[in-house]
Amino acid sequence: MRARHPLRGQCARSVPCKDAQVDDIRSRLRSTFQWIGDRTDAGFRADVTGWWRDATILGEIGAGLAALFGDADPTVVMGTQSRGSILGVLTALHLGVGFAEVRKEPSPSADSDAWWTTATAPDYRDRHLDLGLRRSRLRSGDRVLFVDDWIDTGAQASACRRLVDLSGASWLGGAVVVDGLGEPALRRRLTIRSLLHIRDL
Ligand SMILES: O=P(O)(O)OC[C@H]1O[C@H](OP(=O)(O)OP(=O)(O)O)[C@H](O)[C@@H]1O
Repeated sequence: MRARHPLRGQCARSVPCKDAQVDDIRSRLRSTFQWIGDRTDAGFRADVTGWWRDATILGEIGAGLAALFGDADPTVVMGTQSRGSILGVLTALHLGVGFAEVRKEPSPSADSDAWWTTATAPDYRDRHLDLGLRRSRLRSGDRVLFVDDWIDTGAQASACRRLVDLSGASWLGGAVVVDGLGEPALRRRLTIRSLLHIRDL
């Protein structure tokens, strides 16, 4: 078993996160979330900044996301900038593993700066983003847990899976806070598990 990380939260891997703790995290996530604007407005959007302002959520969200894949034993957590990086680092800290950062529109600085890159299908804002990961951040034997705050079209998560496939590492699945996927097939294909469904908000 991997050595216990000194900064792990209460729900360390060796002490599985209890259902009651996950229920408490879910309740806090709901109460600190807000929708901005009117549902009929073009500017209607989700505001998750209340999550970052809640010290209890910051302390426990990594454990809650890790608990979704409690039996998977990841060797690394992957996330996209920016919110996927915040949550990914918190999850990695809990698990006692490292974090592989996926950048949007990466710009390698030299020939020696080798990246895996792929373009997304249209995402929730209809963007085709280039996503990139420094090749040295994943090894072929890695077992990768993807983490994000939200999944909508699944375009960014699907692109991240392609980056994992390019590296030769293994994709375990995606632990997300909110599942807003419209396509159930994608949930199965990417092995997406969530703390909340969009209808909970
Ligand atoms: O399922 P999809 O349609 O691909 O969309 C989901 C992604 O979009 C959001 O990130 P965004 O690009 O808005 O960046 P942010 O994390 O900086 O808010 C969210 O954090 C996911 O990463």
